[in-house]
Amino acid sequence: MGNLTKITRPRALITGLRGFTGAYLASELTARGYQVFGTAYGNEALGTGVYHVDLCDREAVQEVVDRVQPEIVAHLAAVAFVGHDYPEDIYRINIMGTRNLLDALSHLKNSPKSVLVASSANIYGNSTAGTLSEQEPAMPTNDYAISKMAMEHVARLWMDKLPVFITRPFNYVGVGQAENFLIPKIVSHFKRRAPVIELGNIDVSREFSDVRAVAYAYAELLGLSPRGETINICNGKAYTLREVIGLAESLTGHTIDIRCNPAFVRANEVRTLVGDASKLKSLIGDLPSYSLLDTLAWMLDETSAAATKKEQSVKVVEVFN
Ligand SMILES: C[C@H]1O[C@H](OP(=O)(O)OP(=O)(O)OC[C@H]2O[C@@H](n3cnc4c(=O)[nH]c(N)nc43)[C@H](O)[C@@H]2O)[C@@H](O)[C@@H](O)C1=O
Repeated sequence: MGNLTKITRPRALITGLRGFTGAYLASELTARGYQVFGTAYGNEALGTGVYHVDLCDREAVQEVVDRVQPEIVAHLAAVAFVGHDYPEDIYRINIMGTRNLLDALSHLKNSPKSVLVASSANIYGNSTAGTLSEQEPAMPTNDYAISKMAMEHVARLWMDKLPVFITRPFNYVGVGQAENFLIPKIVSHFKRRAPVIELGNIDVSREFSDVRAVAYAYAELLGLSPRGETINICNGKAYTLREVIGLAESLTGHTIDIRCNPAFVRANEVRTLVGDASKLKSLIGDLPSYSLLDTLAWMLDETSAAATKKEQSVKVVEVFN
């Protein structure tokens, strides 16, 4: 055998790799030739190339960033549930966690080429504009949205040092999302053919992208590195909660009785969220198209769900060998 040249693949760091979106993005980036590393927290399973890190621990964050030396970074780790009971977690993790990460990245000798910071469309709040473009002023109505708004401002402080861009995803769903979110809760009720579902605010509407389309968009944007930009991640088609239930009924042939449980009712509700995807399309073209019916069918189908989970059991690779 002649001399073997070791081929090194570009390294990607995903914070929140074991979260809902992390695994899908890891697959997209692996398919594009990246070695994927990530951070996880709490009870999340570790694995090769996954580091157990509290993003609020500045030194630990610096250590991981120094070890991985990423070329691209997707910052997904966050408290993502709007109804989370502990506001101090929301502010600490979403703001200080982001600050620690960006600060650590800014100390690298070789700066990353692209840094995605995931914010949220929830920051638009109850804007009176119908379809929301990035120009719409933020009107946050809850701690989660305020934390993400503040996080965006923090991220902008690093834009002269790092190629940071901000994404504002509207709601998106898929296999693996926790059951405290609306759609997985509905899906689990239909799977067990529950006669009744207790919901909170019923007169709301949301658009629901498929997590696989969002992961694709993130991977494309990371490749593009639109430094300094803020980009909606959305598809522009809103559904009322009753329409979502109607779709689940049509897919399963099961009907369900909707009841309101005050325990799930949120104060300061964001009533409607539907986004303008023009900027996203102008940057990366069309996303893979999944209708909400497709996504619900995928989530309702246990066989394919199990297969996807297996496929997703992250192809993260070890670099330190
Ligand atoms: C863009 C934004 O998107 C998501 O935030 P969310 O919209 O709060 O998502 P959700 O699935 O918790 O609620 C959807 C809607 O459904 C209403 N709703 C009624 N009854 C129940 C109910 O029983 N459970 C839940 N969870 N919601 C209910 C609830 O009040 C809300 O109006 C996150 O990914 C977030 O990280 C993010 O960034």
